[in-house]
Amino acid sequence: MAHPMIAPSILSADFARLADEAAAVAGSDWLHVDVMDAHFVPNLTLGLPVVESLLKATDIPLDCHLMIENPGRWAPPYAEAGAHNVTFHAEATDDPVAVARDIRAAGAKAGLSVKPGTPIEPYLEILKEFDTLLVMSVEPGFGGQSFMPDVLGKARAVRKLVDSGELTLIVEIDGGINADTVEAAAEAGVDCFVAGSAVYGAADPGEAVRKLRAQAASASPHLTLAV
Ligand SMILES: O=C(CO)[C@@H](O)[C@H](O)COP(=O)(O)O
Repeated sequence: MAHPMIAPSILSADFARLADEAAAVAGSDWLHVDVMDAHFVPNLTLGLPVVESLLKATDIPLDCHLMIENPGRWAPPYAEAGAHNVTFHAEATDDPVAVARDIRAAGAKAGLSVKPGTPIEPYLEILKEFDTLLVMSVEPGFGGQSFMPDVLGKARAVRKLVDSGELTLIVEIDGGINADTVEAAAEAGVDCFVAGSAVYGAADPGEAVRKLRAQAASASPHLTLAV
C-alpha cells in the first residue's frame, strides 16, 4: 500500500523566511509552491526566480502549482529549473497534452489541475499523459478557504481508474485540508494532501504534517503509514 503524501503549501508561510519555513516541514513528501499571475487568479505570488532559490535551499521535492495563463509558455522553465512536479490548469490551455509532454521532456512530472466547477470527464482520456491530478477543493487564489466536499466525486472517479490499472497517477487535493477534512479526502481515494494554513498556522508545522499523515492513513482504504 502507498504512503499518504503531505505537501505543505508555502502560500501560508512567511515569504521572507522561506528557507526556514521549508526546514520546519522537513519530513514532508513535497513542498507545494503556488505560482499565481494575477490574471488566471486574482492574486500574485512568486515566480521562477523564487523557485530557483528554493531549490537551493531545500531537499524537499518542489510541487509547483501554476495558476497562470499561457502555461505552454511558462511551465517548461520550472521543469528545466529542477521542480519535481509542474502542475498547470486544464482551464488555462486548449492543448493540455502538449504542455504535459513539454514538462516531461524538460525532466519533471506533469500535473493537471481542475478548479472546483470543472468536470473531470472531458479529461479522463488524456490523464495517461500526466503523473498527477490536482483536484482543487477551493477556488484557486487564496489560502485559508473552506473545503468544498462536492469535488470528492472527481477523486473517487479517478481513484477507480487507478485501482483498476487503467491509469498510473497520484491523486492530489488542494484547499481547506485540515484535521476536519483530511479523512474525507483520504476515504475518497486521495494520495497527496496539500495543506497551507493547517500546517503553517500550527505551533509546530512538522508535527501538523505528521498528524495529517496519520489521520489520512487511518481513514484511507488504500494508504498506510510507512514503517
Ligand atoms: O492553491 C491554493 C490556493 O489557491 C492552495 O495551495 C492554498 O495554499 C491552500 O491553502 P489552505 O486552504 O490549505 O489554507
